[in-house]
Amino acid sequence: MLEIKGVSQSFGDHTVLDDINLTIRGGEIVGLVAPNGTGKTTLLNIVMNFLKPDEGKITYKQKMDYSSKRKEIQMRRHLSFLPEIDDLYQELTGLEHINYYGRLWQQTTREVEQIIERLHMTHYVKNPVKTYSLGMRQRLCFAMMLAADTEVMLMDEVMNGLDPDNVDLLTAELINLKERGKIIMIASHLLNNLDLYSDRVLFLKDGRVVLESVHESQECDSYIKVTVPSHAIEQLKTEKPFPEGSRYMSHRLLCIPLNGMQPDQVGDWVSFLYKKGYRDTTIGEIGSSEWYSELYNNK
Ligand SMILES: Nc1ncnc2c1ncn2[C@@H]1O[C@H](COP(=O)(O)OP(=O)(O)OP(=O)(O)O)[C@@H](O)[C@H]1O
Repeated sequence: MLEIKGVSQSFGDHTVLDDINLTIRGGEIVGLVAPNGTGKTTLLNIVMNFLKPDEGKITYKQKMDYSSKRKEIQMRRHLSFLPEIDDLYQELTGLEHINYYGRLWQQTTREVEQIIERLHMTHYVKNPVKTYSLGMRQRLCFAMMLAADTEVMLMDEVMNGLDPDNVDLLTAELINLKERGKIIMIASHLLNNLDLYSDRVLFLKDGRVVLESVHESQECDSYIKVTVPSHAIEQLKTEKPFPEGSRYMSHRLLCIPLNGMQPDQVGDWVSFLYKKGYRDTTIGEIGSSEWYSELYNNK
């Protein structure tokens, strides 16, 4: 269990993080979402102890923290951060990088060959990094993290520069890591992708977590979702009152909760909306991109 307890951080008079509290259990992926410059990287840097927070602390398995050099060394065995593309060594090969990370954390390079195959890197991994494209470098960074195989993994923009096939490839790897019990935090702007593997997505604003959207399948709320212009909402409501828990979101999305609805009632709603000319009905949870528009657009 990784715990972030009362973490606050300011730069000058700019409060970037304000009393952040978060507990993440094994087998959980937590997504961090916010516009540029809102504190996602700062939080990940504090979890790694690259930055000492003004207030608060990080603990792992309740007994490990960064309170002394000795404890920090112990803690570092369990945490790793997705390497940055800019930190790769141009003259070294991908294989040398992956082997280095494997040895550093696991004292072995046993799994390296499988990682290279799974990430489709065989044809380039023995060439120097200076010959790699952006997507090839990004896959290398991810492969290094897989070789480190730590219990806690932190990633900032893990899908950076990847084409759709490689996004799918890394998405499957992340789900696999989750099934193996890893604790994972990911800051990302690829919101639909984040919803595919995150158990929870946290939205930061003014230094605080303003929304936690839960994706664990049994607990999440599903809605009938349809785009309706604001001038038509009151008329619709008069004709068919919206059930409790309905939301009209900032980007004209009407969300009617399915909670407790019988199948024919769902059908009635869809056909009512269809007859009124609203034909883009979908059923599902409110996704991260929809929450993003609600929380940040024009606000
Ligand atoms: N060392 C620093 N000194 C001064 N200000 C900093 C420092 N590090 C970060 N900041 C400021 O803190 C704020 C949050 O930065 P951070 O990098 O955490 O944002 P982010 O949410 O990760 O952004 P992005 O989506 O662009 O990666 C920004 O306003 C940034 O300028």
